[in-house]
Amino acid sequence: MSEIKRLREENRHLHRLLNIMQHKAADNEQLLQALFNAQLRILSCTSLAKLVEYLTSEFRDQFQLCAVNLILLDPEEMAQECLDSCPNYQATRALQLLKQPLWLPRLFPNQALFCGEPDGYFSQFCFPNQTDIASCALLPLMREECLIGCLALGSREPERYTQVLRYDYISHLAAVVSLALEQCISREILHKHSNTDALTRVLNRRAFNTQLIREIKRCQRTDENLICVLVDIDHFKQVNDQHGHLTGDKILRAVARLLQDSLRSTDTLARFGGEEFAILLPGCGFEEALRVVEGLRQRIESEPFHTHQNHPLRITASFGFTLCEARRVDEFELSELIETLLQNADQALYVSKHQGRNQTHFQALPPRLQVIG
Ligand SMILES: Nc1nc2c(ncn2[C@@H]2O[C@H](COP(=O)(O)OP(=O)(O)OP(=O)(O)O)[C@@H](O)[C@H]2O)c(=O)[nH]1
Repeated sequence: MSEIKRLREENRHLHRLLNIMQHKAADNEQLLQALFNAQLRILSCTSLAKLVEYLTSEFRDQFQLCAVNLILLDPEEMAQECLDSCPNYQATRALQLLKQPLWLPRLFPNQALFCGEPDGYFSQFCFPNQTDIASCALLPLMREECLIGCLALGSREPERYTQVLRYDYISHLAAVVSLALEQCISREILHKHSNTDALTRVLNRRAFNTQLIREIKRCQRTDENLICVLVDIDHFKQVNDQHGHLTGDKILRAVARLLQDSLRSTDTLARFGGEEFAILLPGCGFEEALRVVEGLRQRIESEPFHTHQNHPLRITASFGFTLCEARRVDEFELSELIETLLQNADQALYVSKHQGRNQTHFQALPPRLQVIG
């Protein structure tokens, strides 16, 4: 072969190599761009449920993986609490919450990610019941140098993750996922705790006020009535005095649970003050409200409550309610309507207390003076 022919051949070969490398560079750029966009999506998730859903399905499909599983250390059950309070969250096998670290620290002895063929022992935890994983990347999720979990990426392609390549971009992904997890969990827990009564776990008065405004606006929009109820446990001071505060607290929790269990998911229950609860029943007329409220009163009256020492205890409660008719909402300023509703329910409750307790009374909103002519 002449020298020129050999050089031409070598030139063609180099061109082919250059072509392949250009394609690879273009693919890598696309992958990095997609990962960059995915990281922005991850950081913009506003709840743990949304983050889990995104990672374990949309992200998995977008990066042509056959599994994206998330294992989280959740010793204080904060992640569980976030998921439990999300009504649309569908439990998935792709998320595991561990109360104790168990096998997790052994998976990351140097806190470094693992890439390659899945190990049989760890596979059973990272990819339970998934036998088609040919290669995987197991990413340690870290916050403040503590291991908080693992993101397991599984592929059917044996070459997708190998021990010889470096995967700086997925280490970066792990850092972003860890940050997003921490943000979502702390934001949700903070929001929940600032709206929840610590003793009874129902909404607190602050959250009730927000919900009352929401319901009045909804009442105006949907042309449906709104019922506002106040409930006060009878002779509660005696319960505390005779059986102690632990019993008092136990009764408050039990009454809250009983009320919550008896209401529809669209109703609102809140602890309004010491031994007083407030309820909103949207879309209810007078007759239906009276039936519901009387039902609650009778349930409390017939419930077998127990003291802290487990002695049976009879508890009753007094009820007062008022009706906010949709057609009358516009007669009031919002703050005036809120005040009037609560005052009316309170006056009805006062009548129940002063006529002997363990009863229900109603007070309608006052008529408004009409300007004629
Ligand atoms: N155990 C416990 N007691 C509470 C709590 N909050 C308020 N209380 C008590 O609830 C009692 C309310 O007493 P009162 O307002 O006199 O009312 P009552 O004894 O229920 O009487 P009537 O409402 O008139 O039937 C007080 O003794 C408070 O100390 C709480 O979180 N836990």
